Amino acid sequence: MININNLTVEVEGKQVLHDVNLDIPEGEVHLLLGPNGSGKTSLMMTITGYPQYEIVGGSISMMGKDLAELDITDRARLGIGMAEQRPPSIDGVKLKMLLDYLLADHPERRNEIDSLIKSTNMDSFLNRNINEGLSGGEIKKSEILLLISRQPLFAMLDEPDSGVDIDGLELLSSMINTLFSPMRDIPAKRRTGLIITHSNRMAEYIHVDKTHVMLGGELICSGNPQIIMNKIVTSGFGSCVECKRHESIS
Ligand SMILES: Nc1ncnc2c1ncn2[C@@H]1O[C@H](COP(=O)(O)OP(=O)(O)OP(=O)(O)O)[C@@H](O)[C@H]1O
Repeated sequence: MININNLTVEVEGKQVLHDVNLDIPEGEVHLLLGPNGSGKTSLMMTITGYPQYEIVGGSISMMGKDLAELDITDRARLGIGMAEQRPPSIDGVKLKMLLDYLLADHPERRNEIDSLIKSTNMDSFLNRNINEGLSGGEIKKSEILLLISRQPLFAMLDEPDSGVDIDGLELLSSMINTLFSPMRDIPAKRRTGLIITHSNRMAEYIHVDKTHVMLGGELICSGNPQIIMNKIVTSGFGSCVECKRHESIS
């Protein structure tokens, strides 16, 4: 579904990604870990198509289509969706307006979205400006609700668990599982996705196929989610550097 080859990216003249290679097959959900400032958000912003993230080497393709040929709007039309870490509030744009817009061509999704709004206690947000005055956890719920309404083929979540309390995490995880559950039109397939997180709690609630670790703008490790997370929890990201060195020696 997503193929990233030798990707190098600059923002404001600074190289933030170096020679990144990453494949996410259709129907798989991958986690992206890494210390603060390592380039995780930059990777998602580049895939989404924010123009300040300039591809200076390599390529990204989705379903065989080179994303360099598409601007941010065309990438959204192709099926790329992202729940941002800190989405902006938009004066005059209500959550209800966005949902109505997204569901206009998909009336069959309306019942599911209405019951999700009720079960997640989001009724009171509907007539407020998007993200304005919402708590950290409420913003995350609103972002994921919009993604579920849109149903992108490839969904990226940037730290969906940050600022979410323990009870809220269970609710949010059930929303994320709804997002990635088998697709209505192709029931055998899960939605494809990439999730940035700093905690091991996500993988407890959501089935993850593979984990990647980013350090200094490079993807330095990929593999079994549980093994990688255990290693980081016990020995920190330094263990990933050691692991990479060892692998390149052997
Ligand atoms: N628009 C920008 N202008 C200047 N520097 C930027 C910009 N976007 C990202 N950077 C820099 O790129 C580096 C990587 O940032 P990025 O947000 O991708 O890291 P991250 O791994 O997502 O961090 P965190 O875990 O803290 O969210 C940082 O040094 C950041 O300051």
